[in-house]
Amino acid sequence: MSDIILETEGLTKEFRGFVAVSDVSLRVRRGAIHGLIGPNGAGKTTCFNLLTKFLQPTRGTIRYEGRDITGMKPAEVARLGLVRSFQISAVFPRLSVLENVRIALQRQRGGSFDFWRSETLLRAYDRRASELLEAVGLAGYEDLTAGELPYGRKRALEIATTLALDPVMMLLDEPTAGMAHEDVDRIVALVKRVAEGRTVLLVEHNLRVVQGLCDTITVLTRGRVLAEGDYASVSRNPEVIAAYLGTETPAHA
Ligand SMILES: Nc1ncnc2c1ncn2[C@@H]1O[C@H](COP(=O)(O)OP(=O)(O)OP(=O)(O)O)[C@@H](O)[C@H]1O
Repeated sequence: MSDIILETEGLTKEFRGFVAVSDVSLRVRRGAIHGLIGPNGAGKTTCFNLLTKFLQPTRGTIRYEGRDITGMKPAEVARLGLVRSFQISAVFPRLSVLENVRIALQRQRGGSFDFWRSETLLRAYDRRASELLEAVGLAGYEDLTAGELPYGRKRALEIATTLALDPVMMLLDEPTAGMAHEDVDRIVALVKRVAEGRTVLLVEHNLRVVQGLCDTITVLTRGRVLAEGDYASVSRNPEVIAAYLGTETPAHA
């Protein structure tokens, strides 16, 4: 098994002549938590959408587990274990927390109606759903409707529904966006926990989060890779500091 789980070569996305992602070659190590950061408009979201196949690249290739996935559809790559949080796992606000996870588990099995028929299967889903809720710190919230959850807990539920798909590699798009401090710390701890035994790539604005979580960080600016390395090295890089001036200085974030 190769040490590199996801690899892009010359990944490029143009929108009517505007180059949003330019010649990005990315290598994500198996088992790592890899951060993709950069100032506003750097191309992070576009890159993320290319990796999860929500956008088709103009040029370049994406290989996952040694396989060329460039031409695949989002559902196909999800089946291979490359799963984007919130991709298939939209939270249903009127259903209970437990039901949300149960539905995600049911989808993972590909069954649609079987669980209505089999008590045994239903109990198995409930058991697994409880384990997942426990894992994301939502034990005790099972019977609330998802819509009633505070924002930070809702993001935790989204992570639980993603975990229900048993991803090999998880892609998280700004998991702490819009959160209060206490929630941020909780999500950081959660991402660390769910990263055990899998690979995580996350797009993140909050540099404190990246510092606390990521083994490797790729910094994008204007669609290109500006720097790559651990937090200590990228945060000292003068080009990175210059790119962040006027927004945030990584070393002091
Ligand atoms: N569908 C699109 N059509 C045209 N331009 C686009 C489209 N999507 C993104 N862009 C442009 O591509 C550039 C990169 O955008 P992207 O959203 O990937 O950056 P980002 O790093 O995620 O930014 P932010 O941190 O602000 O979310 C921006 O200039 C944006 O305006």
